Amino acid sequence: MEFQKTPGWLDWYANPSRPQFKLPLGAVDAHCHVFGPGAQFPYAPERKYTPCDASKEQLFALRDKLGFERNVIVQATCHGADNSALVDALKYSNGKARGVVTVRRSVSDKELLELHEAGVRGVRFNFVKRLVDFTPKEELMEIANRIAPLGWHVVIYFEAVDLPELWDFFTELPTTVVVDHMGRPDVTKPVDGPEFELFIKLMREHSNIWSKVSCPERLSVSGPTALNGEQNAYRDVVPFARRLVELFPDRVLWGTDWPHPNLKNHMPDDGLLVDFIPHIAPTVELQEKLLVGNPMQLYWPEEV
Ligand SMILES: O=C(O)/C=C(\C=C(/O)C(=O)O)C(=O)O
Repeated sequence: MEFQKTPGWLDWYANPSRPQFKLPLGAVDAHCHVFGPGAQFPYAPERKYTPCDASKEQLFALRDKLGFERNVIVQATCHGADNSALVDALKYSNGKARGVVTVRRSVSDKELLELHEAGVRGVRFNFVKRLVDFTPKEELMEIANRIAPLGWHVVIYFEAVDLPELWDFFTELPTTVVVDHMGRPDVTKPVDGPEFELFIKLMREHSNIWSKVSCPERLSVSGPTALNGEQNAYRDVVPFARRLVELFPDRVLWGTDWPHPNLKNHMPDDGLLVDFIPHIAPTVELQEKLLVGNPMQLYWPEEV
């Protein structure tokens, strides 16, 4: 079956630069995707966008070029609850990738066990309205209660404005909870303003809640251009990410978000994204936790 990419959506950056920042040994890209290829792994009929194909081979070539050792592959909404492309990539990775899947309440215990054996360690609940239709909270809580005994966690993706309404559900989840992209703060608002303070409160009051400090390219208004020689691309996102890294150094993760779905105006150079890291994690110790210790604890605890 032929799939046409959503018109206007950019392809991933064809030839990313080698980062100037040298990643620590064992670094983990804790948020990335594989898409299709559509001919082998068709996209979901209910999807809200159609991406360009982005294969496991291309993902792992990027891993090696940037200097990562491992990946956490996260199911994207364009594949719905068909995790076969993700599982195929996990099996191909020789244990160097873990997965976070999307499942429905109809998933069987046998299927969950098979996913676990393939390297899956979490489920993803997406609340971004442009990406998914509404799923009843009781269905999601039922899924969370079913995956908790496997030692899995729940990854959540939401808009900052929706946090108040989702607060009770998030704080009742029975597992570790990992927030994608800092809960998508509006970086034109003050980093110590009420909106981001609410997110800080969520993490401060709930030690089972972690955050990815990723996706400056999705959140930034200032964009990738360094200013006056400053190397600080996406400088308006730095205060938000750095605050989380410094306040919660043991509960933060970082990922490229390759192949960066749904970007229309600007496609980041993945090498530049890696060079963003020292601006938000300014010490070797913080970088080690962010890129190695924390993701290893969550995804490869048996090796820690
Ligand atoms: O890839 C991301 O993490 C961000 C996006 C897409 C998805 O998460 C998805 O389709 O599952 C987005 O903001 O459009």
